[in-house]
Amino acid sequence: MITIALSKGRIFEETLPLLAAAGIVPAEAPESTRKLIIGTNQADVQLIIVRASDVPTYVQYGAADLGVAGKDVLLEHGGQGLYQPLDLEIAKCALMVAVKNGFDYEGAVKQGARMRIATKYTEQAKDHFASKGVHVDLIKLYGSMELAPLVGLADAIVDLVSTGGTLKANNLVAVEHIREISSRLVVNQSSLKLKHDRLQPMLDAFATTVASRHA
Ligand SMILES: Nc1ncnc2c1ncn2[C@@H]1O[C@H](COP(=O)(O)OP(=O)(O)OP(=O)(O)O)[C@@H](O)[C@H]1O
Ligand SMILES: O=P(O)(O)OC[C@H]1O[C@H](OP(=O)(O)OP(=O)(O)O)[C@H](O)[C@@H]1O
Repeated sequence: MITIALSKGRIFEETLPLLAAAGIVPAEAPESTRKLIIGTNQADVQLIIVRASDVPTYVQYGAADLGVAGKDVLLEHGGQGLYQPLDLEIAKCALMVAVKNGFDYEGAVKQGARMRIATKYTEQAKDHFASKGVHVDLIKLYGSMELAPLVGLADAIVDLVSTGGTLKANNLVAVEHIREISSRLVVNQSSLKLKHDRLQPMLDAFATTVASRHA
């Protein structure tokens, strides 16, 4: 059996065409079932539906052979035990620092005062501000980061930005770009060796599809 870990929503939707290119069609959509294990048209391939930030953990421990995870999630996880053979170039966005409109970010950073940063991405935020030599107090959140500067929980947030619509709707502005983010294929290192004959053609089909999008 080959087990593929995916999260509901954009990762599942954007992975569907890649699975199709490898001849894999899910039997059900995760949005229309409470099942967490979903069969496919291939008797020996199943999907498991997990939280986006849990995908690397399932693959690391071999509970899934492969999965799809955002670079943001992989950098927080650390990537131990995972091969990351392919950037799937899906779920594209950017990790940014944002503040309330009118907040003097450059001034706050220059003063060398401690800043309070709210984020789900504490590892990346820590590295980013350490590389700038800025002292920060990190406040870990699990979602709706945009709220934090509005209610005085933090001076700034580190969050994902795509269209910029969420920042705009909450009167926030992006002040620094940390990195571009897209989702990667992650593969359990033992699976790649033990199930090579079944996995390699799948990986090749994914790679060919991604490359064909540049043509
Ligand atoms: N607005 C966006 N546009 C494009 N890609 C995004 C956007 N937001 C997040 N992503 C990417 O998609 C991945 C999955 O996001 P999703 O919203 O499904 O999960 P999540 O809610 O961030 O995670 P969890 O459920 O573990 O808290 C993220 O890890 C990121 O790489
Ligand atoms: O720039 P935008 O296009 O507005 O996208 C940015 C938003 O997208 C992500 O949230 P998401 O939609 O995944 O919601 P969730 O994290 O609460 O699931 C991110 O955390 C931002 O809030």
